[in-house]
Amino acid sequence: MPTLLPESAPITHPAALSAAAVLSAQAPAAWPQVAAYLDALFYALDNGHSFIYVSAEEAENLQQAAPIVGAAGAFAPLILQGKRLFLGRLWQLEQDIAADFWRLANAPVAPVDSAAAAACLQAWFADKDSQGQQTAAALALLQPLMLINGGPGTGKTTTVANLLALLCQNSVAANQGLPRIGLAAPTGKAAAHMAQALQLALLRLQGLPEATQTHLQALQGQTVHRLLGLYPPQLQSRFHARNPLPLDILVVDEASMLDLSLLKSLLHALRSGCRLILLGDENQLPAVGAGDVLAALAQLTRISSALAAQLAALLPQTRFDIDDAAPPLAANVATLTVSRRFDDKSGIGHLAKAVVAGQGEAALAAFTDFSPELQWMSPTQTPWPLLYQRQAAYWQAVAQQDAAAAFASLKHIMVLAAWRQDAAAFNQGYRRYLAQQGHGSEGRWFAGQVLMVTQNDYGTALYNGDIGIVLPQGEGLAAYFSDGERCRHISLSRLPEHDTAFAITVHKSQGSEYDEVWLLPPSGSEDAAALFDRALLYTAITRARNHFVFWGEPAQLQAAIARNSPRRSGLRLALAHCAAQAPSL
Ligand SMILES: Nc1ncnc2c1ncn2[C@@H]1O[C@H](COP(=O)(O)OP(=O)(O)OP(=O)(O)O)[C@@H](O)[C@H]1O
Repeated sequence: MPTLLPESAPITHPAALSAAAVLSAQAPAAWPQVAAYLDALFYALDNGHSFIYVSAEEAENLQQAAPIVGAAGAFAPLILQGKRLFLGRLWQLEQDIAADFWRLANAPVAPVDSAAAAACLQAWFADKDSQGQQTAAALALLQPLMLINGGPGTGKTTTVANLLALLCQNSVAANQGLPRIGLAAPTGKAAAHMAQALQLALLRLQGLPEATQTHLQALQGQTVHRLLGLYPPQLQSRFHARNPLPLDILVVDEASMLDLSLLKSLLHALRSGCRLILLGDENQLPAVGAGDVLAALAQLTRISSALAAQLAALLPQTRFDIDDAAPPLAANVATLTVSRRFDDKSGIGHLAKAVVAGQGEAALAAFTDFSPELQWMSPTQTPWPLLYQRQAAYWQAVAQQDAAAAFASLKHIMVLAAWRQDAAAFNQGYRRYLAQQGHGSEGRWFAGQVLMVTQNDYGTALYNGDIGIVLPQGEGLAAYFSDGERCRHISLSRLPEHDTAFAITVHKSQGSEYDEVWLLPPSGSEDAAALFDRALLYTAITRARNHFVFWGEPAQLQAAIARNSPRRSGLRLALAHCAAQAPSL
């Protein structure tokens, strides 16, 4: 129930209500000065922000609100830093993350055999379009922390495959054996996708010693949770500063999906000297939880004169602009811009670019210029018959009880919804239509039903986001799951929480790609529409390989492009603080 506090609006957020009860009792004198901000702070946190802005006058008043409000570095429930007001816990999280990034970035790395590395860099990134990848790999060879940032198909995985091969060669040549390498991603799907793409990229490398190829081909992807041994109910990491991960190199894909808590656990578990390579696309949706780690790290690459001298030995033909006063970690990022998937003739590429640039008119024009690759579907149009027709191969595989073929056909088309309730409504409607076509007119499950697991279940080794297909098994039905290579089935009674998933949310689609994507904008309240923004739209569009259909009005598309609300994060500030504290590092 809302609590009415003196001279402030009622507090409605459940966490703010609990905090209010404690703070008002423990610091009654200071409480009236902060009461008005608590709700805003917790609602901001729900939207992924680490702090709220206050005016200069408010900041002055809040400075008098000790012990509830403290300055940066104080141990207080709220931290005021200039005009930024943080929940103390969030402020500390970002400080810890910045300190760990700084520690990892400044650890010494094994020297590189420049001549051997230069020869590989030249041979493996031979064409003009690979120059950005080549620079990224060279920077990652010389530095222990690297973010390789770029849109779909820009070669992040290819760059990492070549880089890992180079690091292996370098380590073997220095008589240090093959390095211990970990591959992880926030979701199981993304981790499996990275491992597969990496294996393909490695196969293209000519002349790699067999031992190195075998070592790298054996790498498997896993979730960050599993890597850290974070199991419920405590979710305490098995690996941490005193028991670090036994790794020399860690690659983390889809880094945009890491929230602050998970990132902190991950960084804490890395010993100084372990190389960390983050892969991600800064334009994609940030994590579901608080934070936007890629926005904090992604920036223009800037190289000091000392680093440029080292680079010259690896890339003698390349000239770099030198900046000895660059912001922290500006040399630890490379942004790849040449997409091999979406070239100049690609409508999806044009549309994605227009969305990122906030160009609504150009986005609409792309639908005309690149039809039928890009298509509108009127929201009044009934989609079921068309979807059913598009899924013909899928339903044929289901009829033949061929699980592998059914999983392969699922990649042909996927319906994405901005919000979960829209996905649920779509699934219900499609289910009714399927019943008319003779699929599952009764019962909870039916052959061909697509499922998405919505909970981690360690007993069945099924994880939030895993996709299953219900198929006949013996006399009844079972749920099949694929790890990309093999299919396994489990009985329906053992299934953890799940939803029907002919349509899924854009959030859940991260890390996956489909030949054709249909996007449903939010159908409900203005609040829902307000959260349909540029990052969500971009993420949905770039899940499509060949065909994108917007099942809504042009005005909805334009409104989403105009909505760009980056998350407020103190991570850059915290990094600047680390750099200022240790200028000589
Ligand atoms: N330097 C290169 N030379 C030849 N082909 C390349 C090169 N870089 C990338 N490619 C090809 O482009 C495609 C996309 O590359 P890759 O998978 O490395 O990109 P990505 O950025 O990791 O994509 P995603 O974000 O979708 O995972 C692949 O088919 C890959 O073989």
